[in-house]
Amino acid sequence: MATETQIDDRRTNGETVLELDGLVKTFGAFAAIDDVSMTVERGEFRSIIGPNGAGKTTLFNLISGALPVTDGTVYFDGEEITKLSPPERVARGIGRSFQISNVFGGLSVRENVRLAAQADRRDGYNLVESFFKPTGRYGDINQETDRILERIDLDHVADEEADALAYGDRRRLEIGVVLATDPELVLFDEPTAGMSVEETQETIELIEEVLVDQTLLLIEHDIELVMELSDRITVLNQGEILAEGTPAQISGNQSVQDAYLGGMVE
Ligand SMILES: Nc1ncnc2c1ncn2[C@@H]1O[C@H](COP(=O)(O)OP(=O)(O)OP(=O)(O)O)[C@@H](O)[C@H]1O
Repeated sequence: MATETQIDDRRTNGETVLELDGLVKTFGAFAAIDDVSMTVERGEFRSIIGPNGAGKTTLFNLISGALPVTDGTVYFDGEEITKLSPPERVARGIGRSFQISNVFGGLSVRENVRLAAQADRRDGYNLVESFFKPTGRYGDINQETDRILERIDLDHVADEEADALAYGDRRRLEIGVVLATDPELVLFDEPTAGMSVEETQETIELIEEVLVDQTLLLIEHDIELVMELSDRITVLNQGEILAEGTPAQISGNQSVQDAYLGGMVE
């Protein structure tokens, strides 16, 4: 269960950072997302849960711009972004999840963080271009890199190759690379897929801790962890929002219990 302390760690201030208004996404005659409206506060840790096929990944694709909406509006930071391309949304501060590893194994830990910090998010985080960028910001970037290395607790292995890192340190580096791109909102679509229970717990806790100033949207199947760490939870079912609220409200919601949790959470 989420404790007050865990919720208070995050700096939400009641300001809306993301607003979805009447979103619809159809594939042929099938509505994968069917009139979804929701708001997310700046700094919030929001989890999206629901059975397989509920529309969770589709919803993320509409937020990131990977898929065009059939109907409805997406607002970010108070501005409409419904028609913006994915790179334009990255430029606004919507970070991509790291389902596919974002780390270059042959480069050092420091080089990985530095590259991400150097890749101006206004370019849509283009790593290749960032290699060849004019380097007037080097002073800033070096400081920023050091700050992030300390934050993810990898300063002692900064010069080791990413490929040589232990499993947990590799996860830290991946999260550090996300942080280095300075996103405002980060979408994590099952970042722990394929991990053991312990690895899952460590990874989600680390995301929560390192990205404490960011707004997080997480799709995650480990319900206990979701209940423990989220500020709020949105439950999707058949493309619609079935319920939304704090972990306590969601675990106490009878229709969520019936449709999804099925007694998984008391
Ligand atoms: N490109 C597509 N074309 C047709 N149908 C699609 C497409 N993408 C998703 N769907 C359908 O939309 C529904 C929602 O899929 P989505 O992947 O968003 O669900 P999900 O909640 O993320 O599921 P899971 O937990 O299994 O990842 C599913 O029935 C899926 O088959």
